[in-house]
Amino acid sequence: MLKIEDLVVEVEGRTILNRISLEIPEGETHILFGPNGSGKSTLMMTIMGFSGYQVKSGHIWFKGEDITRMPIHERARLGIGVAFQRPPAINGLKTRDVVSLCAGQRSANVEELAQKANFTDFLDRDLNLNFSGGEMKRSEMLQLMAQGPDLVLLDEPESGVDLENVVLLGEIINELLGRGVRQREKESPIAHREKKSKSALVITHTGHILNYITADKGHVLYNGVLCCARNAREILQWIREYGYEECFRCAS
Ligand SMILES: Nc1ncnc2c1ncn2[C@@H]1O[C@H](COP(=O)(O)OP(=O)(O)OP(=O)(O)O)[C@@H](O)[C@H]1O
Repeated sequence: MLKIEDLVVEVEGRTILNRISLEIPEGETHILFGPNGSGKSTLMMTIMGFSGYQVKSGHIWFKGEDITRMPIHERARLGIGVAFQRPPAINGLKTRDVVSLCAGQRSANVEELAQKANFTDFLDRDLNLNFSGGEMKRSEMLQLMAQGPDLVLLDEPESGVDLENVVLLGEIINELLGRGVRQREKESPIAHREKKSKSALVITHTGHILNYITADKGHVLYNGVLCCARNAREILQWIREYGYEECFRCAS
């Protein structure tokens, strides 16, 4: 689904990502760990194609297509979606209208989706304006549900979310990835088996989200270099016990 080869990225003339190679097969969820400032958000922003993230060398492939120089809206149309760590507030733009825009040509029932995200009361408010941390995250999820991407990039989805809402968030993510309980109930067993799950790359600091989603693999990004790839829970345990520096030392 996603293949990154030898990617070097600069932001404002400074190399932030150095020779990143990463592959996320169809239907797999990968977790990205790393200390503050190691380049995790930069990697997501580069995959999505935001300006200011200059690819100096290397390639990003998505569904077999080289998207390294592709504009952001074409990447979204091709099936990549992102939930920001700190999404912007937009005065005068209603959440309902943004959710409809995210749906594009897909037929999406905004009210129905909002109910699933427990977000109906927010549809007529300006996007993210004075939303609490947890409300912003649900707003991001609702937009992704409307878009229905095949590759979901989630930047710290659980940060600022209370213990009850993190359960709902986990359910929403699973539904987005086609792994939800509700999803399974809706479909016949044959249809469910035949349907391919979506892929995801999830940044987490605390690892709480791992209690609600199934991770296929974890990666550690340290100083712009991917230094370890193995079971996500094992990585989390290592980081908790020994810290990132030791994790990097062991891997190298
Ligand atoms: N637009 C930008 N302009 C200048 N520097 C930037 C920009 N975006 C990122 N950086 C720098 O790149 C480095 C990596 O930032 P990034 O946000 O990718 O880290 P991160 O691993 O996501 O950190 P955190 O865990 O704190 O969110 C940081 O030193 C940051 O200051």
